[in-house]
Amino acid sequence: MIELQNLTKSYSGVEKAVDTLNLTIPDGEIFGFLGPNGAGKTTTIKMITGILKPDEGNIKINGLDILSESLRAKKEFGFVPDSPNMFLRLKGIEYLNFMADVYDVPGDLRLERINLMAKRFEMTKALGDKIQSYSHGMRQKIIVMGALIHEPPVWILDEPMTGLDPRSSFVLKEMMKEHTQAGKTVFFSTHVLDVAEKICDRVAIINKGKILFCGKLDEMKDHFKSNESLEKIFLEMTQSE
Ligand SMILES: Nc1ncnc2c1ncn2[C@@H]1O[C@H](COP(=O)(O)OP(=O)(O)OP(=O)(O)O)[C@@H](O)[C@H]1O
Repeated sequence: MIELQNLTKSYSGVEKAVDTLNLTIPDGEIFGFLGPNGAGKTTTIKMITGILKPDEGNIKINGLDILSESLRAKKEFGFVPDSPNMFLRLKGIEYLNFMADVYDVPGDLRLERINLMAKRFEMTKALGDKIQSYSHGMRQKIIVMGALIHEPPVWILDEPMTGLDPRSSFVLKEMMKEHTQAGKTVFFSTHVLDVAEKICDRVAIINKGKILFCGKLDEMKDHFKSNESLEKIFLEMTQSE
């Protein structure tokens, strides 16, 4: 479960990148965080994961405050950032072992998890190669595997589908569904509205730091008295010029 209360952040002190944001994402839910470029999605995600400190507001992950109980709170989630270009000099397997060390995953368990995820993502052969030799999609997959190596109850994914081929994207979506069916939480940002429409239990649309809508897709259609696709409603809501 993720709880965000009155979350506010500005970079320059003038315009608010995130403005008094309130959201609760309960267990068992795939939650899509949608918004145009510069809406405030990554800023929100950086605050949830403890990378950025909010100017105001509170963040709890499974009841643990990200600022005052940060170590315990950080063990509760796995995070996939918006760019997978990290740890390029490590081999895939070295990166996964590093992440498993960080999260104290015992040897036999890590091996089992690495083998399973590598098989699902068709990464087994690539694990012995350096990450800098990987394609964008392969880098994305190794970062996802590293983020999930400790089987965190809460997944926080910033644009996770970017660069993934259709099969890998399908696998990740299946993994997200399995995770929430087991009563856990998935929070992800995306520009891919078709994906959001297909797999999210609820979505929030953010623009200029403020939530414009939060709810189920059916509720959105009722709210806007529209039978249009999510794409059409999204474009109308976020049109600014
Ligand atoms: N490091 C920074 N310094 C100053 N301003 C920033 C910084 N990072 C983001 N911003 C500003 O904060 C606002 C929100 O940006 P943010 O990256 O959170 O948006 P986003 O919804 O993730 O966008 P995108 O979909 O393009 O990734 C934008 O106006 C952006 O220019």
